[in-house]
Amino acid sequence: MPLTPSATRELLASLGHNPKRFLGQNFLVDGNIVRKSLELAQIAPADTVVEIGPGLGTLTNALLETGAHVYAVEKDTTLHAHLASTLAPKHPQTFHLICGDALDHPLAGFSGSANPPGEPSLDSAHPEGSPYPNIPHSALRMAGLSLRSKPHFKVVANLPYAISTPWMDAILSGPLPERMVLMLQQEAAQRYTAVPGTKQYSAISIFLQNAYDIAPGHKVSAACFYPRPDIESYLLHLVRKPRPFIFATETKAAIRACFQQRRKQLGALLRDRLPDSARGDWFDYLATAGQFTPKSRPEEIPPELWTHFPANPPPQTRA
Ligand SMILES: C[S@@+](CC[C@H](N)C(=O)[O-])C[C@H]1O[C@@H](n2cnc3c(N)ncnc32)[C@H](O)[C@@H]1O
Repeated sequence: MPLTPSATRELLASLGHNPKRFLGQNFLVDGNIVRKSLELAQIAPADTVVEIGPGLGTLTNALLETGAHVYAVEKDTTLHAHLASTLAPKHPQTFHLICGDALDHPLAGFSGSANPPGEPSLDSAHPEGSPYPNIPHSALRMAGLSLRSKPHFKVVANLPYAISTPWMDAILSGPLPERMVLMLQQEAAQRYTAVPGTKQYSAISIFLQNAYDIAPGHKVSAACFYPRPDIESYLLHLVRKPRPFIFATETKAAIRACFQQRRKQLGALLRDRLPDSARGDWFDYLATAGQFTPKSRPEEIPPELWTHFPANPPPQTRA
C-alpha cells in the first residue's frame, strides 16, 4: 500500500529531502491508482517492467510484490540511495535499479531484446520476417532492435513531467514495449492522443499513434499525490499495435519541422526539403488516400498517411 500524505511527509523529512519541483517529485499516495496501474498493465509474475523515476518506491514495491522483474532509473541521488538500501535488498534477483537520467537510459538499463523462456522460434511466428516491417534489417541491427521478435516488456511509470515528451520520443524509436501505463500531465496526454485538426495534434501524436492503440485511461485527481501538483493528471494506457510503425530519425525531424509551422501549406513547407520527385509522389499519395493537396496544412493530415512521408529526406537547403 502506498504511504499516506502524512507518512510520505515524515519519510521525506527523515531522509532530509524536500520534494524537487524541477524533477516533478509528486509522489503517489493513492492505493486505487497503484492498483489500477498494475491492472491496466496486466502485470503477471514473469513480466519484465520498466519504471521511470521510482521515487520513494510506491509503484515499484507493488510491481515487485507481483514477482515481476523491475528495471528502474532514478535521477535523484537521495531517492536512489533510499531505494538501494530498502527495496533492493528485499528483491535482489528481480529489482534492477540504476541511478541516472531516463533520457540517457530510456529503458532503465533493460536491453529490450530478451524473450521469455520457452518462447517458440519467432521467425516462424512472424513469417513476414521482421516485427518492424517498415524498417530495413540493417537499420534495425544498428538500432539494436531484434529481428526475431517483438520484445516482451512493459512500462509502468508516474513520469516526471519535464521529460515526458523527449522520453516518449526515445521510446518510439524502439524497442517498443508491448504495453505502457503512464501517469502524465493531462495536457501531455491530450497531445499524444490528439486527432487531426485540433491544436494539440503534433508530431508526437503521429509517432505514437502509428505504434500504439490508445486504450481507455483515467483522469487522476491532484489529491492522489504528495505534494499536490497544480495541474490535472491522466493515466494513459497504450497497447502496441500488431504491426507497429517506427519512423526513421531523419523522417521524424522533417515531420517535426513541418509542425513548427503548422499553419503553413505543405507545398511551401516541403519545397526545399524534398526532391521534386519524392515530393510529387507524396502529394499523389495524399491526393489518392485523402483528397489532400499541396495547399493542405500539416495539422490536417491523419497519422497513418504520414507513414508514407518520403524516407531519408535530405537536409533543408534554404539558408
Ligand atoms: C512524479 S515522481 C514519481 C515518483 C514515484 N514513482 C511515485 O509514483 O510516487 C517522478 C520521479 O522521477 C524522478 N526523475 C525526475 N527526472 C528524472 C530523470 N530525468 N530521470 C530519472 N528519474 C527522474 C524524480 O526524482 C521522481 O522520483
